[in-house]
Amino acid sequence: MMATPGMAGQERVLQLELRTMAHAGLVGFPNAGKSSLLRAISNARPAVASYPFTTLNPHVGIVEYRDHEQVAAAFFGTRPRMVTSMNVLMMILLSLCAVADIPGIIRGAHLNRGLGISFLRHIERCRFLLFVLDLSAPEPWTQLQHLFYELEQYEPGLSQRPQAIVANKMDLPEAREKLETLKSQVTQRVIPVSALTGQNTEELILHLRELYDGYLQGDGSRGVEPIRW
Ligand SMILES: Nc1nc2c(ncn2[C@@H]2O[C@H](COP(=O)(O)OP(=O)(O)OP(=O)(O)O)[C@@H](O)[C@H]2O)c(=O)[nH]1
Ligand SMILES: [Mg+2]
Repeated sequence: MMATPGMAGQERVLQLELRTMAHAGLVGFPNAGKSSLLRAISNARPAVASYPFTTLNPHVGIVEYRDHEQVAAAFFGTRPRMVTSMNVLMMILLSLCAVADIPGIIRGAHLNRGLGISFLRHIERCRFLLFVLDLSAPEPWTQLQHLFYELEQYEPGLSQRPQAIVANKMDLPEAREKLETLKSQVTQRVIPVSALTGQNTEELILHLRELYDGYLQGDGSRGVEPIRW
């Protein structure tokens, strides 16, 4: 064994910042129903309450897709005799889409109002965005303009990520009245849901899959590390 003379050590102070990474980010004003929605479509159980800023830290939920048909066709169609119990297990090919419930964004968030900067940082890490609007609010479409403004002020182009609008609280009569006006004001796909009753969450889950597949196949995943869960 050989020993060499030691050298002086190095000291460094590092400031580490944790940013939540997910495929999809739920972006909306406080009370829009983001946590309720995450509970409705995933295994996550964030707290839900009728006051703003219930969520102060992001929660990530996993939406699982079982691509039975696609994989079963590959096994049964080509080599029927090779169907062992191991293969049966592998047929349940899981696609996992991580969805982050991000604390509410308010006007002036880019100036750090309501701790906005720390919340916007999490949005920055999401590959696609679901803008959650409370359709029972007086003018939900103005909420959307405010959200876009805050995202753009924080990082130009952030509001242009692949996206959809989730029109929440459709179980309420005042929400139903506003759906058509919202659709006429925007070009994005609008998915009406009720996170409370679970109404039409299937459409949201399916569209999420389209966004997810687009991310895997398209520019969204090029040059950046794929997210694995
Ligand atoms: N009627 C109705 N109420 C809903 C629906 N979704 C959420 N709510 C209610 O709206 C309130 C806020 O819901 P949350 O899920 O906590 O909202 P949030 O967007 O996570 O709020 P923050 O964490 O404060 O940003 C709660 O009282 C929910 O029960 C819905 O689809 N219909
Ligand atoms: Mg919440």
